[in-house]
Amino acid sequence: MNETFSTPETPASSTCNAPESPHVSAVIEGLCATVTDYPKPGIVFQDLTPVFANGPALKQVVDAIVCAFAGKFDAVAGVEARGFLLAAAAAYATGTGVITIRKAGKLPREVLSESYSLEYGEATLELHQGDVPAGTRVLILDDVLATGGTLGAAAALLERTGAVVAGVGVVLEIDGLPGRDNLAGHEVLSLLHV
Ligand SMILES: O=P(O)(O)OC[C@H]1O[C@H](OP(=O)(O)OP(=O)(O)O)[C@H](O)[C@@H]1O
Ligand SMILES: Nc1ncnc2[nH]cnc12
Repeated sequence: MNETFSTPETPASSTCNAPESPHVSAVIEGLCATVTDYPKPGIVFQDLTPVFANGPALKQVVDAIVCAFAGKFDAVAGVEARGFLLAAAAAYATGTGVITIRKAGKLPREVLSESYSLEYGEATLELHQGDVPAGTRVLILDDVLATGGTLGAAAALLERTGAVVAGVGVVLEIDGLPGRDNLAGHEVLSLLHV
């Protein structure tokens, strides 16, 4: 296996076993800002930027996700743009690297592409071809799971490279949408359901 993705250091078990006080879901709920009719009428936008801006909250969120998947991944993938924040923090915390999954047209070398629909539009995600060694166990991170279009496309891209999707971690999941259906067969962790 490529050295880039070898031997992750998962957090110390003492960190993983630490009691959460207050519970991470309550921390997220207390900081998340809800904006109605953004970016389109009818959408209730879950703005997690206050969670990212709060040091203890960000640490608690990242620790909760990496502890849940401890020992199960060799690399972390972040989905542009908000997923990058979580992926970089999780990779740093565990000594792994970040796989960059970007919106169309942003990666300079040969790419694999997947188009998808999300709650308020359509988009295409891309991944550099040949950068992820076959068999690499990848934990995919993003802030929000809504319809699952985005994370489903990210998982499909990684699988097309021969990577194994070790799991999907999000800060917040919107219930009543088909997010889980689009991620069937994958372990999904959501720290807060709304
Ligand atoms: O489950 P879905 O319906 O696919 O929606 C979830 C996606 O939507 C948001 O990203 P967005 O495309 O708005 O991009 P951004 O992070 O660049 O704002 C969010 O960060 C997820 O990636
Ligand atoms: N309602 C929502 N809030 C924040 N991000 C989203 N991505 C897709 N739907 C979303």
